[in-house]
Formats: sequence, structure tokens, C-alpha cells
Amino acid sequence: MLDVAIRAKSFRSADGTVIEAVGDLRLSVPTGRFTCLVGPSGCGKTTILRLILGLDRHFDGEIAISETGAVAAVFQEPRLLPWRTVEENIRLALPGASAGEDLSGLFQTLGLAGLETFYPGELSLGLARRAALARAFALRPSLLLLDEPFVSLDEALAARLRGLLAEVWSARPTTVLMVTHNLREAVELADEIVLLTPRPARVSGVYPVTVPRSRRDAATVTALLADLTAAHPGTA
Ligand SMILES: Nc1ncnc2c1ncn2[C@@H]1O[C@H](COP(=O)(O)OP(=O)(O)OP(=O)(O)O)[C@@H](O)[C@H]1O
Repeated sequence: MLDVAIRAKSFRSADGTVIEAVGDLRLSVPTGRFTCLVGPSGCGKTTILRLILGLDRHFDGEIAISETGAVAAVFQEPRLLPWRTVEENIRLALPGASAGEDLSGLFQTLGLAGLETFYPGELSLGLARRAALARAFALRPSLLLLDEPFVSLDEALAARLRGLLAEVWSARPTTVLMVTHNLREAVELADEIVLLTPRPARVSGVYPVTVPRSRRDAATVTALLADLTAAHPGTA
């Protein structure tokens, strides 16, 4: 279970102005569930993930992660080491005990088989994003944070990668919190969608997606989107 209780998070800009990034925000992600955070551009989503990851400790509030295993994150940029191959990038992230683990199933599921010896510079953005997902799932994290992992891909490719994410997640289940501005993506993947206000981010609504993931075909997703926007008017 991930429990987030942020009372306030602000930044001070170069000219001394205070930027309130996150307001009073509480959310919980139960173990093994997939939650999406959806909010307008610049509302504070990445800041929330950075606070959960402990990359920024200057805030008022508490974050509790009851899972004891690894916490992994995938950011908008794949952040692969350019001088290491795909496989080396993934193995370097693993703790010593599992560094020799057989990763062929993971490579296969993510469509990376045959690309293990490629360098990041030889990969398209879509393949680099798959490698970043492989690195995160290879850790077998108990909590996975995803920050718009499919942004700037064309819709057909993003849809394909969403399918691969769902597949690898069912093979290696974990608790997921994913930031996205794409409501369709959220409706396809999430168990629960947490909607945020414009900055400073607060929860403006919660939408549980109760239809089983296997039954979310295009027509069902469109119907769910209509239901969500009717329940939460103003959600783009
Ligand atoms: N280190 C920083 N110093 C000053 N201001 C910051 C800093 N980091 C973020 N901000 C500001 O805080 C606000 C929230 O930023 P954040 O990146 O969390 O939003 P976001 O919802 O992830 O945005 P996007 O949807 O564009 O990715 C923005 O106004 C941003 O400019």
C-alpha cells in the first residue's frame, strides 16, 4: 500500500516568487493495484512522484510505502546509459544477487528480443521506452512509478506500448502509480483514476474502473470515457 498525505509543497523561483506546486493531497494505492493520476499540464504531477521517490524531501506531509521491496520509476525520458547496451543497462540496475537472472522472457514480452546488444542511440524512442520499462520490471519492484512513459509517441505506437505494459504487468504484478494526461490511457489501464485540479494539485475526483481489463475493447473504453466525463464535468 502506498499512502500519500501531502499538506503542501512549494518551490521558490529565481526571483523569489513562491510557486505552490501541490496543495492538500491525499491518495492511497492498494497493493497490487494500478492507479492513474490525471491532471492538467503543470499541475504538479511529476513533483508528486519525486516526493514519493524521496528525490525531494522539502515538503509538508507524510508518504508511507508499506511494500518492503524495490521501488522503480520510469520517466518521460528513457534515461538509458548511452555507452551501455540495452541488456547492460538493465543488468546494471539489478542488485548483485539477481544480476545473472534470465531476462529472455521479459525481453520477449516487451518485443526486445534480438535487441539486447543494441546501444540506446540505435533505438527509436518507442524501443528506448520499452527498454526503460524492461529495466524497471527486471527489478521486480513492489512499487512502480510511471511518469508519462508513452508521451510524444504517435497514438498507434502508444496504444501498442500500453498493451505491452499490461502484459508485462500481469506477468510481473506490482503496485503501480502512473501519471498521464491521456484519459484514454488511464481508462485502458487503471483500476482507479485520481483526477487532479490545476496547480496546486489537489484531488478533484476519483473514478474507479470496474470493467475487467480484458474486456476493455475500443467501444468499452469509449463508453467508460463518456461515463467518466459525465461524472466529472470539466475533465478534458
Ligand atoms: N525545481 C523547481 N523549481 C521551481 N519550480 C518548479 C520546480 N519543479 C517544478 N516546478 C514548478 O512546479 C509546478 C508543477 O510542476 P510539475 O513538473 O510537477 O508539473 P506536471 O503536472 O508534472 O507538469 P507536466 O504535465 O507539464 O509534466 C510547475 O509550475 C513547475 O514550473
